[in-house]
Amino acid sequence: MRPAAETLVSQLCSNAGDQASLKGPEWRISLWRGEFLDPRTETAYRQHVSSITALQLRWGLAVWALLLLVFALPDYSALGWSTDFVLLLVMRLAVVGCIGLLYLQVRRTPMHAVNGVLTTLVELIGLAGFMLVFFLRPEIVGWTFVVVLLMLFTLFVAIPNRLGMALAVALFGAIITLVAMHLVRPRELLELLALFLMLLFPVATGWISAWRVQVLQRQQYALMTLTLRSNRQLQDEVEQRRLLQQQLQRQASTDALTGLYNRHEYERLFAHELARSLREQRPLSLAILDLDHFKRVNDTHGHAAGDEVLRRVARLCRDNFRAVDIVGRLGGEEFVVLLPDTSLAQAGEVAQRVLEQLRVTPIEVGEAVLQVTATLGLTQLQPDERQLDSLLQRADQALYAGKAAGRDRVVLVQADGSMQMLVG
Ligand SMILES: Nc1nc2c(ncn2[C@@H]2O[C@H](COP(=O)(O)OP(=O)(O)OP(=O)(O)O)[C@@H](O)[C@H]2O)c(=O)[nH]1
Repeated sequence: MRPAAETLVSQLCSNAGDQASLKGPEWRISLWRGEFLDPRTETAYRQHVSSITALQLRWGLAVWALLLLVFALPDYSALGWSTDFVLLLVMRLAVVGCIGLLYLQVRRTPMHAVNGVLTTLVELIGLAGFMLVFFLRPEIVGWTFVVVLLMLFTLFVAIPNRLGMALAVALFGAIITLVAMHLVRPRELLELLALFLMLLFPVATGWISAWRVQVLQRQQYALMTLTLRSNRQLQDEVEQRRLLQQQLQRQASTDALTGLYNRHEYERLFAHELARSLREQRPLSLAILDLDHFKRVNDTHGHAAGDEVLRRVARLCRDNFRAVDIVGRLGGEEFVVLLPDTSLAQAGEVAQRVLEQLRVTPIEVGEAVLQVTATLGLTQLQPDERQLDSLLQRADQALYAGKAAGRDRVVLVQADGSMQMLVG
């Protein structure tokens, strides 16, 4: 079955999966019409090819109309200005008129070209009208017969049409040609049979040629559609993988509860900033923020409420430290912040601003509205320091001093251990 089409498709298919899917019910093709058996697939295909088919049909119609008009000249030279000539001319003009109307319809609605009904109608009118030539110019019956043979073949090839309809029109043309020739001059049965076989020849070759083209075009369409579908699937998969990878990266680098950097990630970022600060001899400060009496929140409102407070404070830190500052969760209710290009005094101002923001931001947890405060210990990198551990230790000492002194404050600690308390 359709070996040429299948060979082409198997050449085009790069893997067995494609070939298998092309054999699905969606893509099955009628053996004699050369169209998809599935009406939805056929409609989609016709829509896909409607504009190019309409263009081809318009060209075909234009050539047909031109030939009809041009052949009026030999009519005139043979018949002169006679009733027979006028009759033939009227027939030619009527058919040209029908062709013109079809041309306009197809230009307005390209789907008429693939639908084929109007085309078939005009072809029937054209063929029937052409039979007049047999009666009015019996002296060239042989030539007229040859022209009919060409027309029958052309029905399939030159004018894109639906195969079933083209076959019906061609058979109709073959039969009325026989009838007309018999009426012009009665013929023996054998002669009629021979003429009929001759008429069937262009019908059969035209049908086979058009069928092969139709099947090939549809197979290619099926292949293209499958390729587009698998491309889309592939794109979706790539997008899903990208999102998954992003999610995994986020999970690997952030703290699940607060969304702040986890220890592994902030240590990596801190190391990078430390190296940059030493290389460029820029100031670098570090802060530890610890919520005050957080245990009470848990004890009074429950652990879930405590979690919510941690999330809100984390967001507040993200919003109120600068974009260049690196905020991480040190553990429990403690956060650590690295402030690049920032002296201790500047870091103190930023920290105070954050504390102030915390004071004026009530945190709603269920029915309760909580007022949370925090204590911050801050220190600055010294020119001879190569590790952040000593900074963390100093900031921690400052933090504990702040807690001991009454909490809700910023404590700055110098390298020599001297401290300065900033109370809001
Ligand atoms: N809800 C919640 N609580 C946590 C989490 N991590 C630590 N905690 C709690 O945080 C509380 C910390 O308590 P403490 O170390 O005594 O500190 P504090 O109550 O804030 O008191 P000060 O720091 O001295 O002001 C403990 O009750 C921990 O259980 C967490 O992820 N979620």
